[in-house]
Amino acid sequence: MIMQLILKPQQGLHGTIQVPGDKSISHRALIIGAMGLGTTTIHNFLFSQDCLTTLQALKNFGVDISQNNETVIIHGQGLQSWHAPAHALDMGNSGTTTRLLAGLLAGRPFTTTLIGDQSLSQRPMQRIQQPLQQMGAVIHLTHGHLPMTISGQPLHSLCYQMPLASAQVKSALILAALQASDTSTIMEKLPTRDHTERLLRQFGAHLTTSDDHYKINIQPAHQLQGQTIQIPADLSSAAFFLTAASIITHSQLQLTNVGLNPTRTGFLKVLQRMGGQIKITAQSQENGEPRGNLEISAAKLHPITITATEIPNIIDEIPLIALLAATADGRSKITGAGELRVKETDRIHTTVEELSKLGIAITELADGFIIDGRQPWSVINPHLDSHGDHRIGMMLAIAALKCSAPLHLKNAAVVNISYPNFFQDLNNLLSQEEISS
Ligand SMILES: O=C(O)C1=C[C@@H](OP(=O)(O)O)[C@@H](O)[C@H](O)C1
Ligand SMILES: C=C(OP(=O)(O)O)C(=O)O
Repeated sequence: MIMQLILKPQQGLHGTIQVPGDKSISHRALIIGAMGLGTTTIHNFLFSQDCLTTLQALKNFGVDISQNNETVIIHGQGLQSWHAPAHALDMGNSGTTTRLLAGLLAGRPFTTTLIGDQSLSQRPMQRIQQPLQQMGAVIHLTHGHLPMTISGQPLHSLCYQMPLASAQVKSALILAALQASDTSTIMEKLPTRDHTERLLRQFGAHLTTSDDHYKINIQPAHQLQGQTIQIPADLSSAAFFLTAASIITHSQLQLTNVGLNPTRTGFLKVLQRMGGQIKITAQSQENGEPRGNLEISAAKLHPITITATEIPNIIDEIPLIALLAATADGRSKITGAGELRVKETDRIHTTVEELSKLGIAITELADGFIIDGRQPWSVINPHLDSHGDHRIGMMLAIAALKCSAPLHLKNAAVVNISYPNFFQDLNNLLSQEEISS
């Protein structure tokens, strides 16, 4: 699908929007609900391709799941009821599904093979294989990648210092540790998103996190119990419109019920440091997850320096931060972001390649980029490409709002991975006049 992009809205973006449910929490609510006993009701579930991959995988283990509009209902019969799937399971494009399920399957008494699409089949899997093997798991990879075969085993406890900052690896190990013979300890390199821990506590698991958030103790679980979960809107999806409103003059937006878990709000802090005009209102907490409304308007932005310690909290928003920096009145530098090279695409390379087409002064570093926002943009190549990466595709659609030459986006349908209605929602925030032109 090649899409013609919207150019230079004269009036900016206006209105109120609730973006879809959080992707990370949707995956976890499904998996943890499927481990539990009794009914789990998930409201505001994200019906995107990645989350549906998790849902379908769970059905293949025999978990009874039904849907009703935006609600998912799991009729949980406990982890003991899971059986071997009849065939290899397709993880599609979803790293979260693959790694979290691998951790869980490491302790189940059957064998499962996981396969994935071309992008997922190039992403590193030793990062879960190695610590899970320390627990007694038997996991075969194909040159470090998918296909992966997991032969479930009785697991012993783990004491593990993580060599990299990854919520997916941490969550895989927590899901394995729940099945281990004794208490496990995981030490993080830097604190990462903690939705797994928060949800598991709600389902009755015994986990403790140290005050500095670096160390987690996990007791083997007695039976988890079904719960009702209200998923907040995804801050990583909201970030596209927060960026658009910041860089397009005259914009003023309200985003409601956005997840504000402190392990995810780094993007808001970065935007504020750059001079972004953002206000948080109506803050509340449900299912242990903070949430609130965000009011944002156009702003004059300043350059920023970001280093390794801040990266885990902004990992999925970094292509958008590059775009913000491309409108700032100076030179920005982002380093310590090497993990971006092993996402759906090499997001350092694809960000640099695509933003360069707009005449943006962006230079690739081994672990980040340098961007000079003072250089005026001028379209060099109007054929933009998502490279099959949802976040790159949506970031480019926002970048196009700053351009005056006609632009096209190749493989725009990839937004289905995390935000199927992205283009409709964007259109709704623009004036009628602009959509028809
Ligand atoms: O745990 C999660 O839900 C996620 C963790 C991050 O990946 P890593 O754990 O690989 O950093 C993030 O990039 C991904 O979009 C979602
Ligand atoms: C990296 C992402 O997801 P996953 O790792 O689950 O494919 C993402 O959504 O940006």
